Amino acid sequence: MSLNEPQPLEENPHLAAYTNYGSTETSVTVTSDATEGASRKGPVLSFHEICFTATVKKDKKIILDNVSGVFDGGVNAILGPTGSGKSSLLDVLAGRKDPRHVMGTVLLDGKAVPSDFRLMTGYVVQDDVVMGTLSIRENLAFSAALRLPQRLTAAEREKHVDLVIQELQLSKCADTRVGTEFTRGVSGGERKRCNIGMELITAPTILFLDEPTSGLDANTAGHVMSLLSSLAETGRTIIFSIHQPRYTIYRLFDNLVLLNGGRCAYHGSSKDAIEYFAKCGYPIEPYNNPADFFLDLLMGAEHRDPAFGPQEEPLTEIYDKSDAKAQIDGQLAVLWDNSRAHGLPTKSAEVGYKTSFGRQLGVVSTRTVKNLLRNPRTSVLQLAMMVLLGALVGAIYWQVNDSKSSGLQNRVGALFFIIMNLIFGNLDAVELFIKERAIFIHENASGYYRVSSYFLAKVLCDMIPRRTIPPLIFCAIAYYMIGFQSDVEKFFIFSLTMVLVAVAGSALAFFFSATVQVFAIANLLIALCYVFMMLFGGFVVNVGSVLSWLQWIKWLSFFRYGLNAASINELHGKEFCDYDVKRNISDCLPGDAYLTAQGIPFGSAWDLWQNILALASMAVIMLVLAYVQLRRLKKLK
Ligand SMILES: Nc1ncnc2c1ncn2[C@@H]1O[C@H](COP(=O)(O)OP(=O)(O)OP(=O)(O)O)[C@@H](O)[C@H]1O
Repeated sequence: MSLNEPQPLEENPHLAAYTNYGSTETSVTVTSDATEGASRKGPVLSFHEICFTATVKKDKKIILDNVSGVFDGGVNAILGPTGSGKSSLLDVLAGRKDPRHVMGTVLLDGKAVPSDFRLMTGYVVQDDVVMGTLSIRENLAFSAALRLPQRLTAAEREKHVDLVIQELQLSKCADTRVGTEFTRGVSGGERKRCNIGMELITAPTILFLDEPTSGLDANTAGHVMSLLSSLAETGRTIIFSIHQPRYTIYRLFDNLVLLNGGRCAYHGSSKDAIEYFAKCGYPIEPYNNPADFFLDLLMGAEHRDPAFGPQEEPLTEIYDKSDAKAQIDGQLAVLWDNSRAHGLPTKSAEVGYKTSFGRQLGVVSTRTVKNLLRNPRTSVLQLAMMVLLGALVGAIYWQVNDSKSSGLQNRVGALFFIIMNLIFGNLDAVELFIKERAIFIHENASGYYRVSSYFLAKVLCDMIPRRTIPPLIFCAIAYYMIGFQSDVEKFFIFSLTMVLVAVAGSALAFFFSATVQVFAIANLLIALCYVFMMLFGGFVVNVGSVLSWLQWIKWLSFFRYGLNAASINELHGKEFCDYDVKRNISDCLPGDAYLTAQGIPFGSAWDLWQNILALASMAVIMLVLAYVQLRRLKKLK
């Protein structure tokens, strides 16, 4: 196996693609890199004594045990039975594992990897992380808009996208939507190539792929692998984990790491592997697929050649003493010495995000709005439900009268019912961050955008069309059908209160959405919170009569603040009277008496506005907490 001479980072022609990205020649550099770089070899990635542990029930489990090797330009495969540590090794090399659990060193061209290595390389995850409502071109344009330097013009970015489409042979389906669970889109192979394209946009010279053929039929898997092989010929180092490739795929491999139980059982040229195992006493029988043979061997299913006597040592230990290992160790030593000469472990300067907060906010918002418009079922249904409920509550409480016997009760009942609808009607806000969690984690870890821009884009694009406008329509319908006080100022205060109730309820749902991974659990927790808030809202039970040590819950109740503000707005200064015709007298109950009985202060304007302020503050606090939770999400595995 030939090994490129290690070069300083800044002199390495492959990495010029990263460092020159912002220059005026960028597109030229990338174009030539992608299409004319057939004579180039990708950078060398070496890994030295890698150990990776995970904590399982307080015990440390060793997942990778002292694995070393060298991957250079070409197709590098990590092969092994299930659970052997393939994905773990790939993640360690790609800088996607929590460094606290990793020991050992990874070097790039014989130098410490830059601190932003993760953002400079491409990483294609096993599951789909493209947006199903967008076309392939739109998905690639999203990646280009966020991951290419901001100073590139729209035309230059488009050129990048076109190049990637051509390179991945996606021209025919470039304008077809990828497809969601509801709508059929492009084929599995095209979808996988779109995922690869999202990473190729930045012209990375190292591309990591976790099981790129999983879920694809044999033919499509073959196409994807030939594509990777041709990418390797244009000066890229392709590294991937793979489970059980067929022969047509195996023969594309240049370099192989065979893992078993977290240890290396072979590392070297894939062409030499058959001979290596034959020398160890395991000749492959004619017509067998080498990949199947190696896996059977690692699982202990292959029979040893009797001429070599019984097997005494595991394959991993045989490899440790082999010439193949000695050869790799020699290469590793050169790279290690080189890194020492350059002063290990100095890190290169941070690369950081390629685009500003504003650009990220705009691009993510545009995608979110497109998503909403192209998948309008939920938003249209929500709007229809709000109109229907508004009409229903209006019909039930139709033109309430001012009598003592029903006027007061109906008004308070209607207010409670409206608040309940607005809070429970926004329960679906809980899916905001759960639904796209995998995409968010991948995109954030790959340097597409800051957490803050994603959060703000999602919240704004959800809050305005879904949590503000439908409640306003609901309020307008219900207010006039019920016949609340016909006064513009009172209608304004009522609407403001109700919109804030809906926003605060949604903000709490966003918090759970950012905190809990499982939709059903998040749903349960949020429903529990809403029920408690409802109990302490002041309608179901007189809060003053509740056990004193439980009364603090009232301070957390959106229901209470909403109901207090709306009750003061509607009842303060109003009288509810029953007229006794026989005795010609009126029996009246002032609205203020009800407010006093409920312990709702109403004497000054502040008594009303403090409730509105409390609702707004709680919404802001919940949003801040949701943002903190999103930041705390584990981006590394
Ligand atoms: N964070 C973790 N916590 C606990 N166990 C882990 C963790 N990461 C990996 N493992 C365990 O380590 C072993 C190797 O996992 P890994 O995903 O790397 O294997 P793999 O070879 O890629 O398997 P597969 O082909 O099934 O995807 C498995 O037994 C897995 O359960």
